[in-house]
Formats: sequence, structure tokens, C-alpha cells
Amino acid sequence: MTAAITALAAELPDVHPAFVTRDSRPLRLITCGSVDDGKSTLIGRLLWDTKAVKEDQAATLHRDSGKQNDLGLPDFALLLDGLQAEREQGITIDVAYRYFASDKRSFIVADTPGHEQYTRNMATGASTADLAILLVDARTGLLEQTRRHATIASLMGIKQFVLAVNKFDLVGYDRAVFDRISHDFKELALTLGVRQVTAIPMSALKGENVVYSGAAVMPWYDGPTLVEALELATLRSAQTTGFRLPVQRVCRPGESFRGYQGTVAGGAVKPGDGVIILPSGQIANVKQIVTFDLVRNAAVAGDAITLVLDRQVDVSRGDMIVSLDSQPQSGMSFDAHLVALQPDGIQPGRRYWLKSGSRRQRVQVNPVSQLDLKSGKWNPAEALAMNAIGKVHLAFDEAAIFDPYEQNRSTGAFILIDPDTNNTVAGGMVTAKRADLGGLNANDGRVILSLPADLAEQIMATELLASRRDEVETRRVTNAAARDLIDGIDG
Ligand SMILES: Nc1nc2c(ncn2[C@@H]2O[C@H](COP(=O)(O)OP(=O)(O)OP(=O)(O)O)[C@@H](O)[C@H]2O)c(=O)[nH]1
Repeated sequence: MTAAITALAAELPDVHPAFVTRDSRPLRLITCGSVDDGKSTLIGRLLWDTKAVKEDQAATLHRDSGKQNDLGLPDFALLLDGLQAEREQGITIDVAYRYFASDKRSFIVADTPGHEQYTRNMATGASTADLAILLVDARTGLLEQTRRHATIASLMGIKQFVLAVNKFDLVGYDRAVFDRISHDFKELALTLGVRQVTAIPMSALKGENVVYSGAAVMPWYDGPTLVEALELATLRSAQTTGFRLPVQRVCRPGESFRGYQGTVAGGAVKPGDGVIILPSGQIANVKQIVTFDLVRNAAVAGDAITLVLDRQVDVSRGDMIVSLDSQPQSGMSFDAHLVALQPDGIQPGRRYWLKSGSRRQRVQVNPVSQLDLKSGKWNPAEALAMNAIGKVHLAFDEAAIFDPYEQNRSTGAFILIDPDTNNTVAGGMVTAKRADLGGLNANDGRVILSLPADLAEQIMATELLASRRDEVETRRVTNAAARDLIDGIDG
């Protein structure tokens, strides 16, 4: 991902002058649709009609698509071809960002390959989206896929939808078709608790109701064009957690300098702020904030920084540096929503690698219920099939650190990786810490005591446990996890 994003970010200033001169935050979008609904054509059309396409790109496009289109227009989907090359290089996270702007606002659209729509962007691009554009083909209307995408988008915290009823030229611009599909969609949105819904009939191919009005062919439609709807959308409110810095790298260029690098995943920080390093629990103050070319007096979510602390502490990749007065939750077990992404689904009790930010740890996953997309009900389930949306319990060997996804889309999101195949098997969002006994876990009938090693030795030596050694297993954990255990018992 980093490579793709860095490459795209490097292009940024050339894309559209409006983007760099505006000071308001751009609106972030994701597009969802089934294969062939016209997603590539729509994004291409948006880039083309807002003039985000550079001249040399435009010339190539006209040349390459000259024979393919009887409207005498380029094949807009080709604009996104560059992405294919990035994907073929096996870049881990298949999200690329496209930038465009209207007269009133700038936009960033997360572009992901069709069938893997939600695979990884859940933990990356889409998790920052303000709005989702759901595409449907006017000829087919809502499909199960549309329901799934809408559900996932709402679980991901997106509260504004635009339903793009595309290919309207193929249904004779029939108003009744639009009324039916938009009615169905509004009903679906209501069941998801999404109130801001705009449905728009359009032809991405012909550019009707995308950037320019389609009034000539759809005089009965008096709503906004897609871009007008996007201009009216609101930015997602700021995240509510304190400062979060998942440490990606410890930088030690010389004896005298030690900095902790990463992208701020929540809140803000300034020199002098008190921070705590998790999971170790060490405390320090921020001495300096450095970005690639300057020393800064503050940093906020999204900034890539190097943090220098005022004392020697032990920090490694995967740790999180957070504000002292607003900490994430640390615990051995959490509740989460999961979307299963591989044919094997999620089987009860299976163990995976869980990756969240720069952290990777072992986890056991137990499904609890599955969402029935038609009724919107959660039915009890012990396993999740591919594409199912479920509620699960996560049980860790060592303390995990999360914010609820509602509060922080970055430190509350994760992916699960199959340790045998290295495939991403699920994307998930943490809903809450489980009220468990901190470090006490039951596994295969055995009790696992997770304690710092020396404490574990002492406890195992006690008369009570010495006689039951084969029933109790101890695992060495960090001090923070042990503290959790004690909190759990006290509470
Ligand atoms: N008539 C008509 N055809 C369209 C419209 N939008 C897209 N198409 C055509 O539908 C086909 C699929 O469009 P794409 O943009 O490639 O669809 P996609 O959803 O991106 O498909 P994948 O890239 O496979 O996920 C192409 O042949 C497009 O030219 C439209 O508004 N009207």
C-alpha cells in the first residue's frame, strides 16, 4: 500500500490546482458495485468531466480507446488502467486514491478492484470515507451484493449514501424504474439506520447527471447531479479518541537521536504532552515532533511523523504511543464485527494472525451470530461462510490494544490472516472489550493464566496449583496484560 499511496501522493500537485489551493478537507468517497455496474466508467467520467485528467493522459486515452466507443468518447474505464499494473506488482493493499475537484469542493475517491471490493480497504481506504456511492445497474436494480455493500459501509461507520442508478440510457430513461429502485434502496437504508440517502438516475457512459445535468433526457428528475450531491455532503465528524501513534519504525541514525515513526492514527500531539507506551506501560513526555523536512509544534491524525521522547524508553515496532489522559482499551478478549472473505469462511475456534496497524498477534476467533441480509436480523451462528457478516469473540494470547471502531476507525479496525496460506481471510471492526477475567482464558478445557513469568512461577509453586499442573498452563505476558488481569479480578 505504502508504495502505491506514496506514488500517487507524489503525483498530487499535478492533478488539479484546486486541490492544493483549498484549505478545507476534501470529501472522501468509496464506490461500491457489482462487476460491470460501471464503476470504472463512473470514476473515469468524474475525473474527465471535472478536468482532473492531465492533457497527456487525455491524448493517450483518445488514442487507445478510439475504436471502442461508438459515441466518439474515450473509454473512461481505461483511465484506471494504471491501477492494474500496481495490483499486478502484488502490492498488499489494493486501494488507490483518485483526486478530483469541482468549483466548490475537492474529493478523494478510494478505488478498489471489483470482486475484492471490501477485502482490505475496510482497514485502509474505506475506513476513512465520508460517503459511499453505491452503484446499481438500472436494468437489474438492487442485488444481494448491493445489500451487502450497503451493510458493510454502514458498519464501517459511513452514514451518507448516494445510490447511483447507472445505465439509465438502457432503460429508456423510464421514471418508473427510478422510482422503484430508489424506493427499495431507501427502505434498505432505513433498516441500516442511514438517513442521508440521495438516489440519482444517471448514465456514466454518456455523462448524464454525473457532472453535467441530464435534464435533456430526464426532465422528470429534479434532484442534484452526482457532483452536486457530493458537494452537499458533510464531512465525517472528527474521531473522538486521544493521540494514537502506532509505531512503524524505530529510527536510530546516531547515538544521540532516537525517534519513533508512524502515521498519527487519532487525536493530536504537541511537545510537552504526556504519553504512555503500550503495551509496556512506560510513561514519557514528547520532546520533539519531526516530519520529513521540519520540526513541528503539533501533529494531527493523518500526519506521518517521527516522535522524540524526553527519556530513554523501550519501544519497538507494533507498540502504540498514546496520550496519557485518553488511552485505548487493553485486554485479552474483544467483541468484533467481521466480514469473511475466503471460501473457507471462519470456523469456530480457529487461530489466525490479527493485523491492526503495524501490530500483528495471534488470536482465536469464535463466531457468535451472522447477519441475515434480507431481514436485517442477527441469527446465532457458530461459523461464518464466505462473504457473511458476523459478530465474533476474539481471544488473544497476549493483551491486545484497540479503540472501539466507532471512536477510531484506524485503531479499531483489523484484518485476519491465515497463518498457513498468508491469505487475508476477514476484515473486522472492534465493537467493545469483553468483560472477561483479563488474563484468564479457557482453552481446550485447560485454564490459561497469562502473567509475567516471575509471577507465574510463584503462583504455580503454590500448594493449590502445584497439584493441578496439567490443568493450568501459564503464559508469559507483558506487565500491561497482567495489570489487566488484576483489574479484572478487582472489578
Ligand atoms: N449503456 C451504458 N453502458 C455503460 C454505462 N456505464 C458503464 N457502461 C458499460 O458497462 C460495462 C462495464 O463498465 P465498467 O466501468 O468496466 O464496469 P465496472 O463496474 O468497473 O466493472 P469491473 O471493472 O469489472 O468491476 C462497459 O462496457 C461500459 O462501457 C452507462 O451508463 N450506460
